[in-house]
Amino acid sequence: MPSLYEHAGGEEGLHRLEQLFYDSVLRDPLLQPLFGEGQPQHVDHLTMFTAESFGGPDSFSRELGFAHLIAVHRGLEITEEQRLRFVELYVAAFDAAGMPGDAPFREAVLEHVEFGTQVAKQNSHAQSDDELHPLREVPRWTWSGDDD
Ligand code: HEM
Repeated sequence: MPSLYEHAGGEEGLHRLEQLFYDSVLRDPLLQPLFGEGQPQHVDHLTMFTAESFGGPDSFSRELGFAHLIAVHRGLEITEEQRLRFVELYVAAFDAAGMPGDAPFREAVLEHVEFGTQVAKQNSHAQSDDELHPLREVPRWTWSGDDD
């Protein structure tokens, strides 16, 4: 069975997905204020993160590092409403990008973004390092396909 990375269409598939997702975030009245006019590197960085977490190349950890990811979310004070909208738009982007619709893949993707948004939300409210989520590296996500 392929990794999540391969199943999602590798680098090309994930970049297409993240571009559609980021475009929808910047159009969203609840999320856009957090992102402003957008960052030119955001889609590339999000693609690198997702690729690594899905079992692809580890360029996010090598070139950016997890500490950078913690730093960019600190102070954002993400609300639960914003977190849920982020999840909703992310799932919608999988449909828009024509990603595979099989249940094991979609379940893994949903768990991944649920977890990731909880981590980002907690870190966005941390007043001290003690209040950060304990995660310190890009999680390597597995799915039922890895067992076959
Ligand atoms: C699965 C969860 C998440 C992941 C993997 C993720 C990943 C990232 C990445 C890779 C960046 C780019 C950092 C850079 O500039 O190098 C970033 C920035 C940012 N994220 Fe997240 N994030 C997540 C959740 C969230 C949530 C829930 C929000 C708000 C609702 C959020 C808001 C932002 C903002 C405002 C920035 C900085 C501006 C920008 O780069 O456009 N993130 N995030």
